[in-house]
Amino acid sequence: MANVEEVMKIIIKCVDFAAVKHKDQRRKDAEKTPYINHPIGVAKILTEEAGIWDPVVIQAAILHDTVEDTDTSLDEIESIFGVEVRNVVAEVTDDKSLSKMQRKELQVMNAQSSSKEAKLVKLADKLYNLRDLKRCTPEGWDEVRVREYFEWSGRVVRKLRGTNAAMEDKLCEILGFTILLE
Ligand SMILES: Nc1nc2c(ncn2[C@@H]2O[C@H](COP(=O)(O)OP(=O)(O)O)[C@@H](OP(=O)(O)OP(=O)(O)O)[C@H]2O)c(=O)[nH]1
Repeated sequence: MANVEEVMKIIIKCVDFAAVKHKDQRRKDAEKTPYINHPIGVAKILTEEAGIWDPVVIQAAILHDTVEDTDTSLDEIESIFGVEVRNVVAEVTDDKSLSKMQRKELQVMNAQSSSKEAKLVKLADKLYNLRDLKRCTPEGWDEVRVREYFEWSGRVVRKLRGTNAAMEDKLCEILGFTILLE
């Protein structure tokens, strides 16, 4: 991608697209935070904390839940944002026709062989969600569900090691383990 203007334009287009797609969705916290805060926050972790400036990664982060959680198709993503963004979004999209257990296991199984771009989005997504879980417990979640989310995230994050030290260090701190020693 050539210049600042083009990058700015496509990133704003992405935020606008995701905001429209997620407009009726809320997070599961008691405050019912607008869902769009999550993909924007994931992109912010990548730029501010992980030092990632690849426009494809940032676009995929902003769009990462549009196919999984809204009526967006991968073809729609490709037609507007290109095939590279489509491919990363596809990699981070769970198949909602599968059971929750199958989806969770597939994330663990597929993490290591993902592209570098998808690994970056996955790390930032987990970091955001784990911080959110520490901030407040989603409505209807008990202690067991929170603990299981932490344990499962740990299994995914271990498979993503060697991708980005800054995010991995912060994830280790939250998860309470040292990735390199395990
Ligand atoms: N911590 C937290 N999570 C919330 C909140 N609101 C929505 N979520 C979403 O809930 C998902 C985690 O809940 P689970 O019970 O594990 O999964 P499920 O939604 O598929 O049933 C994450 O989805 P995901 O983006 O698909 O990520 P992933 O965990 O499947 O990778 C997360 O983004 C909230 O207030 N706090």
